[in-house]
Amino acid sequence: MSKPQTIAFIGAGNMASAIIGGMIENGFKAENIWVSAPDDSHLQSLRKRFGVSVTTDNRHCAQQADMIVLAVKPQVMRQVCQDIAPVVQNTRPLMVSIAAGLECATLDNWLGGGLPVVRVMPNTPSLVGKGSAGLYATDDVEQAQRDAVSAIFESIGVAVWVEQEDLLHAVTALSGSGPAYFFLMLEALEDAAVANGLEAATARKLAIQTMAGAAEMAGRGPDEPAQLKRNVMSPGGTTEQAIRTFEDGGLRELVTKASTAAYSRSGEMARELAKDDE
Ligand SMILES: NC(=O)C1=CN([C@@H]2O[C@H](COP(=O)(O)OP(=O)(O)OC[C@H]3O[C@@H](n4cnc5c(N)ncnc54)[C@H](O)[C@@H]3O)[C@@H](O)[C@H]2O)C=CC1
Ligand SMILES: O=C(O)[C@@H]1CCC=N1
Repeated sequence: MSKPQTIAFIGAGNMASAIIGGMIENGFKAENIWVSAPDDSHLQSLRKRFGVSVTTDNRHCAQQADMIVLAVKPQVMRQVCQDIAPVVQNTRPLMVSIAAGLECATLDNWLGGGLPVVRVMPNTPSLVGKGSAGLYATDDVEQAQRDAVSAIFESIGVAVWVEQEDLLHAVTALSGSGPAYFFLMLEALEDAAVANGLEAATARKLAIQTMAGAAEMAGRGPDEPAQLKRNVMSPGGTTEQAIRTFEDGGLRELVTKASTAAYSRSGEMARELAKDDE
């Protein structure tokens, strides 16, 4: 693949914007990126922000591409795939789906069969170059195509390949949905600090920096999170009280329950969408 690849995004919502924004910030050329969606306001906003080419015609968008990123909601994916199937059966690009739950076999069937398919579970911090993505490729995907997908998702964060498709449910429950868990924590910490008398803006600034600082320390290692936590807990001090309150209140069990709910929903979506395929 010596010439720069043309990448087409079908769908122009939160995730497509996050990935495209991250790509442009990290050196991908806008002239090699096409985007389609029925919603012209989404398209115009992407065109203005990033300079990418846009169209409301999915087939026209698909026609341009060596790689097509399917970035629509799982529920509209069937219609989108069946619409572009005649084009992609002719041009045979690499198909990349970021939809939660939707399995490669189902997608491939909707696309007419026999195409190389990669599934990616990204997340919204891709927009700021701090994304986390789990990736899975079918046997039809060549190494150069895997490398091309890795290049995109590594340019906007961390990209990890899994060898079994089912593991993407676990990735979804961890990093796909995960940003929302941390935003919830941020909201709760800010509210608590305001109740303790801080200005909201001050509380938010401190809470965000605390979260970012803790993540940076955990990422750099070598200490385990448990040790890093102990380092903050002076015997008889304040942190001990807070951590005991979290543990006694069942925070770990609640986190397991919440993650399992996301994991189960991902599997359920895969089964529902596969049934839709019958
Ligand atoms: N939002 C997130 O944090 C994550 C989302 N995902 C997956 O990404 C996919 C997109 O999600 P979001 O970006 O959040 O959704 P969104 O609702 O923000 O964007 C969906 C986009 O699809 C477009 N669209 C609707 N019907 C279409 C059609 N027939 N043809 C072309 N485009 C069409 C809409 O105009 C919109 O631009 C979903 O499959 C979701 O499972 C994956 C990981 C994280
Ligand atoms: O909530 C969802 O279904 C999507 C997948 C992961 C994040 N958002």
